[in-house]
Amino acid sequence: MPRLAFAQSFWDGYDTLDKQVRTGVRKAMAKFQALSVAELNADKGLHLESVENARDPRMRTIRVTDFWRGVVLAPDDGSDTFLLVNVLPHDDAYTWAAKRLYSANTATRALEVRNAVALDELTPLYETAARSAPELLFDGVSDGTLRELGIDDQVLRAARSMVDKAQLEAFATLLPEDQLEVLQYLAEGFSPEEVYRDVVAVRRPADAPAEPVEDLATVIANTSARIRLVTGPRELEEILAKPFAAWRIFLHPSQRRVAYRTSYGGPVQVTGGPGTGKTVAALHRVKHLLGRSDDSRVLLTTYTNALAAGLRDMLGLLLDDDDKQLSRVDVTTVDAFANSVVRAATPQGAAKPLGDREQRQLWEKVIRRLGLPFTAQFLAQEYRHVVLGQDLRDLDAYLAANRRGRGTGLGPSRRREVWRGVERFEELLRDRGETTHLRICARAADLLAAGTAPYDHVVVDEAQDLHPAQWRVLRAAVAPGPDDLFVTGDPHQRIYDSRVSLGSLGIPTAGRSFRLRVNYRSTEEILAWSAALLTPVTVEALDGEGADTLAGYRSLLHGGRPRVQGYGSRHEETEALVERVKEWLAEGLAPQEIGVCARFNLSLDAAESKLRAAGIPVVRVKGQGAQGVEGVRLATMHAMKGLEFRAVSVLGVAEGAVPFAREITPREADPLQHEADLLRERCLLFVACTRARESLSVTWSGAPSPFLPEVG
Ligand SMILES: Nc1ncnc2c1ncn2[C@@H]1O[C@H](COP(=O)(O)OP(=O)(O)OP(=O)(O)O)[C@@H](O)[C@H]1O
Repeated sequence: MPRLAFAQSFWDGYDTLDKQVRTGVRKAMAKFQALSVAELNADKGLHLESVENARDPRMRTIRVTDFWRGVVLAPDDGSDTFLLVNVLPHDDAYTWAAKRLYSANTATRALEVRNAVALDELTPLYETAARSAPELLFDGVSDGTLRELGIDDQVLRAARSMVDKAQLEAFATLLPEDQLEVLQYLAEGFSPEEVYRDVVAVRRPADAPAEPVEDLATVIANTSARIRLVTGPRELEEILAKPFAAWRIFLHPSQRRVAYRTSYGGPVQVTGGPGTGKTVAALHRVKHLLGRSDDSRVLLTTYTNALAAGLRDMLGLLLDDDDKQLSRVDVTTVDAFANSVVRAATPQGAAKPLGDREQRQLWEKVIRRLGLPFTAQFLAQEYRHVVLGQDLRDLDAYLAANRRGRGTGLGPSRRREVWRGVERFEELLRDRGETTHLRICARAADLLAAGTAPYDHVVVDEAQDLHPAQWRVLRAAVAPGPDDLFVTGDPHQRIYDSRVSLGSLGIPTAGRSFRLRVNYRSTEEILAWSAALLTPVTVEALDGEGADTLAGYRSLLHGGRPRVQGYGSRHEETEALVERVKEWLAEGLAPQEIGVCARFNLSLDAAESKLRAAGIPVVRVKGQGAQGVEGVRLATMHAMKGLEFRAVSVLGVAEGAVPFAREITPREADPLQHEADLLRERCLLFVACTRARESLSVTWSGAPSPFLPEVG
């Protein structure tokens, strides 16, 4: 009996096929599992036939319905795996199939596909232009090196005609997948050795023979990043019946490498720009850890309750709703976990946490009562960054502390005054039966450290915004050792003012740091525009050691450029928003696939009433998610963290609002804090813009935000 496999190119369009076509696919595929090769060839209903003038002689079409055809790659070397690569309307299927050529990559040994016809047509045009170019994109890399990295004749010729990265991107959809990635890495300036390590070695099977002559079945088996082999009728039925989530099956080799490494000697750090699949990698790591033993317990944390709810759903999907495994994972936020630890230890009732605004008011009270020469903002920051950040418990510790990151010096007498304020602040909290989230964390870390660690593994998503007090909770939740912590985050998305040095918190990740570079969410156009927002600044690494960069960060998707536009008044801007949302709906987007965000809730109020007046359903996203409810999502930029939408409109990107003037410490008061505040606001805009998958619109009224690259 032949074997059956599905290529990612098939799944890309599967969810949009209508029911009748899907049923046709199911029936046709079932035949591949029931009939012999000879019977398949003879089957009248299936009508397996070759494609005239096909570049790849193995191309076949099959009948799915009267109007739809499947495109199948059939083995011609005696091997037995058939690969379904696409399902298209009749004529499109033939045109698509005729142009495609499948081949085994000589370096990675994986199956790749190219548009051979378009490459042949396009390359000579570029070659003509290249002859007069002063410099070519791959001048610095020899033919021999390119061949060692798997570049073959046709791709080499195309590569030699390219003058810049934009040209490489123009070829992107035509080139074979692994070879394209090699060229993209080289174009970003990575050395051939780095490219071999990051692109070739991670894919190439350990037991690959020296000579790359292998049958189609072997090559298909080598391509787990893009092809799914189906073993039996039940599996076939299952995968075709469920909505297909590609991230469950097709991991990028760099994701697979980090998620499924059998074991790590200690804490692991995975970084990567927005949409590079860090959350996906974290979920797969949880799956791997659960599969390694029958009784281990895992804590999976993220930043907000809404994100935790989303993670729980995704984990259910990934684990096929296996209740036994799911019962061994707690999915929550660090604050909620810390709260539960403290509550369990405080039967008389735990203190209630205060929000930022209430804390600020309390600091004002302390200043008034003690006549302290500081602002409430200064004391709140000093308390957060220095006292709680370094877990300072008494005056002596504070007097001896290194106030790294604070831009104003404080001599001993000033520090004594601050400490008086801290003591009074904590006293007031105690008297009122109140506390703060960070103080709850400090208490939870103490409690955990005094007992047996409750988890075998801790997996942390959205790690970039955690405060040292929160890291101490996580550190104490699992005993130090192999596979204790697996941490994913992006320091470019740091939107709360947290400064950490993971090593000094007992979470050393040196030698176990990995980076994801391929964005699966947004188009290259959205990515490039958003990344430019961060060009002027340097961002501190996730572990606090040195700087991080977005080098090599790229997308495989393409679309329209972001629309960036100013308006004369807020009224006009909101009117334009309504028109844009209507356009997106008319293009076929569901309301919940559209996100609208702004720096302030107040700006969203106006947008909400205008959208409602136009008859468009709207849902406000706050602490909790709103899964399953129909409506355009409205959220502040902060609440957009971790979410994604097919289309996003970022409103009110105006001077005074982004950055929000009130949130910026004056330069004279503290130059370092001033810079940190500006960076945080810049990253906030970056986070908001990188939530968009296909369409991004950025608007303002009055003067534009100084962060906007094209108009600022
Ligand atoms: N291997 C994959 N195949 C297909 N889709 C993927 C893959 N990995 C990630 N994705 C998709 O890309 C999008 C972004 O992934 P994810 O949320 O994991 O990224 P992230 O790095 O955590 O993003 P952010 O930092 O912006 O929150 C999601 O829609 C996810 O399903």
